Amino acid sequence: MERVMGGGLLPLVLAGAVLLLYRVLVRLRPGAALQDAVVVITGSTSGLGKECARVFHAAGARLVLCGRDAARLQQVVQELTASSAGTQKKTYTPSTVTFDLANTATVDRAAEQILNCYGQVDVLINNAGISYRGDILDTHLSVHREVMETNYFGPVALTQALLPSMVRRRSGHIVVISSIQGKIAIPYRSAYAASKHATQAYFDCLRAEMECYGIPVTVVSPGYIRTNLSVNAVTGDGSKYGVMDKTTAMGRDPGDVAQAVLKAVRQKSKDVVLAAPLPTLAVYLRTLWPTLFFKLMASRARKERKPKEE
Ligand SMILES: NC(=O)C1=CN([C@@H]2O[C@H](COP(=O)(O)OP(=O)(O)OC[C@H]3O[C@@H](n4cnc5c(N)ncnc54)[C@H](OP(=O)(O)O)[C@@H]3O)[C@@H](O)[C@H]2O)C=CC1
Ligand SMILES: CCCCCCCCCCCCCCCC(=O)OCC(=O)COP(=O)(O)O
Repeated sequence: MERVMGGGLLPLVLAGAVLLLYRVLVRLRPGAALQDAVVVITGSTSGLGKECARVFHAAGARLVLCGRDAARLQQVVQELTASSAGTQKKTYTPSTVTFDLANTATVDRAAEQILNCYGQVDVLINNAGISYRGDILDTHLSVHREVMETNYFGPVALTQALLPSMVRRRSGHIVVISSIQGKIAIPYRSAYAASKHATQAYFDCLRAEMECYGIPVTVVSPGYIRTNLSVNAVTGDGSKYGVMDKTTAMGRDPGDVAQAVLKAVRQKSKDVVLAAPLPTLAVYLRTLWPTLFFKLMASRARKERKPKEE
């Protein structure tokens, strides 16, 4: 035993202790201050985006809320303003910018409007997104394009429009809400998983390229969250899915996930997985034992296959 400790085990134990200490220190380091920070949130009319608006507003950020529906954005502004009435903390009435992320031609104009709100952006949270349900054999190419426009090209266009001002100031922070499906692909989610894999890759490249300017990039990959994502999902023929899936209904509370996003922003985390143990393990399985992962996904596809109408 002594020989083992002296020879091979001791360096391993020491390495483990150093790693543990590093993780504890990372957790304990003071986070970035968000009081007065200009935080832009896309998709802030519902679900996770609305909850992010709540927690960043409560943290004293100057918000620019983005969405497609001006009236619903104003509703969120009113709710936030009412929620902070009488509190000690200095909070700001959020600004709003209305645009459709899937129409990338309008994104440059929207970015100008965003910059005009406070003259700078400190944190951009690319949250807006849509999901998809469908069999590849029955899915129109236009549906793949629609999901890619919203989940990938929209955030890329907005990020690229806002980056030059961050680079000039050598300051800013880019966040994207991806999904665990940006790391593993599951059957009947082709368009969604593809858009989130593309998102992961683009923002990983961006992180590397922005390091020299001191601009952190955070990719957040949640598992199921209790929002209207499945209800709003698009199907293979372009119609709305319209069903609250059990997995979504039993998902994590969006307020808790928003708190985790706030923490990731404060700590300038690079890549955060916010999923249950099984999907998190599946990410490792995909890398370490892909043949088993592919077998499990094929079996899942067989079980979930819808019988064809003759
Ligand atoms: N819920 C979940 O299980 C999970 C969600 N995510 C991700 O979280 C993010 C937020 O989704 P979630 O809150 O769950 O779902 P919701 O459907 O509740 O919210 C989606 C938001 O995105 C907005 N949006 C959709 N399309 C566009 C568009 N073309 N232009 C502008 N805004 C648009 C919606 O606006 P409008 O109200 O106008 O439709 C809405 O505000 C998404 O990126 C999603 O992929 C990741 C993992 C799990
Ligand atoms: C070492 C043992 C590992 C065992 C792994 C077993 C394989 C388990 C597969 C798990 C698949 C989980 C899928 C999770 C999907 C998810 O949480 O997606 C989040 C979303 O983005 C939700 O979008 P959706 O539209 O699909 O509701």
